[in-house]
Amino acid sequence: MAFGRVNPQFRLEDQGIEGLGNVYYNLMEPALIEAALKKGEGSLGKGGAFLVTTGTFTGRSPKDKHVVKTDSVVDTIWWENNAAMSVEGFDALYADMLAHMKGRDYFVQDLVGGADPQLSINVRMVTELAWHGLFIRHLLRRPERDALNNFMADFTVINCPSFQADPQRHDCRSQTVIAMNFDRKMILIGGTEYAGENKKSVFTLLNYLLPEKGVMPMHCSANHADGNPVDTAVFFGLSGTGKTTLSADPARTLIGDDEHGWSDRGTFNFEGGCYAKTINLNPEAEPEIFATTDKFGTVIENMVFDPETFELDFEDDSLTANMRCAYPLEYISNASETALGGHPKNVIMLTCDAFGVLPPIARLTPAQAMYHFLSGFTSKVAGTERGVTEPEPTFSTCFGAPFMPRRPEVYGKLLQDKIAKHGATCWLVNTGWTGGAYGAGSRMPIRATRALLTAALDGTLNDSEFRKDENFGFDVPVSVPNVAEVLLDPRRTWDDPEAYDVQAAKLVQMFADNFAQYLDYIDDDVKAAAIG
Ligand SMILES: Nc1ncnc2c1ncn2[C@@H]1O[C@H](COP(=O)(O)OP(=O)(O)O)[C@@H](O)[C@H]1O
Ligand SMILES: C=C(OP(=O)(O)O)C(=O)O
Ligand SMILES: [Mn+2]
Repeated sequence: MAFGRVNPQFRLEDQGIEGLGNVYYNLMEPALIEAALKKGEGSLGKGGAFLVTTGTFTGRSPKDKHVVKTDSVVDTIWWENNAAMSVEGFDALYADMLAHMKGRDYFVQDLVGGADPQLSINVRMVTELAWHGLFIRHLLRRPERDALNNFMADFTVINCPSFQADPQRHDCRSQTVIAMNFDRKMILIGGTEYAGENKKSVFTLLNYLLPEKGVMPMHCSANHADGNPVDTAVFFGLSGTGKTTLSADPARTLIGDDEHGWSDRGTFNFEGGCYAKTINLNPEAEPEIFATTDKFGTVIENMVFDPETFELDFEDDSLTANMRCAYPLEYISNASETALGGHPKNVIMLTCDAFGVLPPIARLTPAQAMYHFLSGFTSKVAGTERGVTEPEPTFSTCFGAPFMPRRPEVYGKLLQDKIAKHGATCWLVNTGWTGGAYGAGSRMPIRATRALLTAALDGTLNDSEFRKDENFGFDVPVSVPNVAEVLLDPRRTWDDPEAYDVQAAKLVQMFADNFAQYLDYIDDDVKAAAIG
């Protein structure tokens, strides 16, 4: 049986997907919650939030993500970074998944990726879990109801957590699989309930498609000055560096928290919702995000709560440190209605340095910005990827290597040209450790990071006095309003400044070793900005 609203010319049967149990097309939030409750997928929390746990997988599985090696992409995919799957493996996977799906109920959401209608793609999400339907409905962009009657998908994603892949037969690594096929215009996900795979697979897709249109796809959040989209800022950063936290700024309009494009017309969000970390979420430091946690339909993933009062425990990370909430953009009080911004006036690169070496803010020349963009230094924080239990230094190019199907220079060149053309000012912001490395020092106070960003974005920081950093060559401000001066010079925050020098020298060497791989691909000015 089919329920809900769908283009009568574009049912699952029209795509060759047949023999399912009930199919629920484009249910809205209340109906999705009702279905999820009936299926015992979770429980209703305060204010009508929906509480779920995801079992074994509470973070992404980047090593299980595959691109199918078809002729059309064989020369354009960066295979060193993207695990290949054979065409035969994919065909077997698809056939087996369809067989597994027979007789089971599925939820279909017809959605859009990209707030700029000239650059958007239509995505059909087919999910086994009703709450995954709710999640992706929050995260992607929801078409007008009437537009659903003639919706056609550019890409289809099938997410079937109860399906277990067979590495031999399906040419994959484990029972968990994310397989992207650009010829079949399909993504298959199996063996994981972590909701983040849904949104990040659409992101990966756009990261492949948009460069061909001259658009720079970015793993970044974005906001603009209230009433003034010309004053747009983007915040690049790998998971855990503060994209979501810092873009939700009471003084600025939120465009989006994770994935954006930069076209000739400016910036646009790929998504229509946010996915925030809730560990130690504090109503004073992050009031807008905190306020979403008891709103109707907000998906609360892997949080411990009191079974009687449904009070959430923001400190209890016993299920995972990567506990999350997912909500539509409009749940943030000062979110943009269009999800569009101007050309970024400021480009911020967030890093979470667990060595406690990098200063809390530095101004970068365009060449230094390119150097840091290609380097993508940060520390992976606990939980977002399987197996990461404490901060682990990493170089994740473009601040999002797991989501980049093409070679880093493709994205680097696009960004370099756009920064030059629009004269953006670039900054490196360390939201990681101060007063020592992880274990000795402490995480940078959110208050301080926000004050630094305020000064950078309102232009006052540009006029202040800078020192040139001996180790990294960038400009570091000497004093900033509302920030303790000592914080600006990490060496002074360490009990033992000589230990700082040792750690800094090690980090410089790590940068140099990592960057060797890009030397053949970059301009001389970027080479001149290289560290070490
Ligand atoms: N100085 C800081 N800046 C930003 N986030 C911080 C800072 N100190 C601690 N945090 C915490 O770090 C986490 C940042 O995560 P998030 O904003 O979700 O990152 P991303 O969106 O880049 O994955 C949040 O849990 C936030 O509360
Ligand atoms: C959803 C994710 O993104 P982020 O942590 O960057 O918000 C993720 O990495 O799983
Ligand atoms: Mn985020």
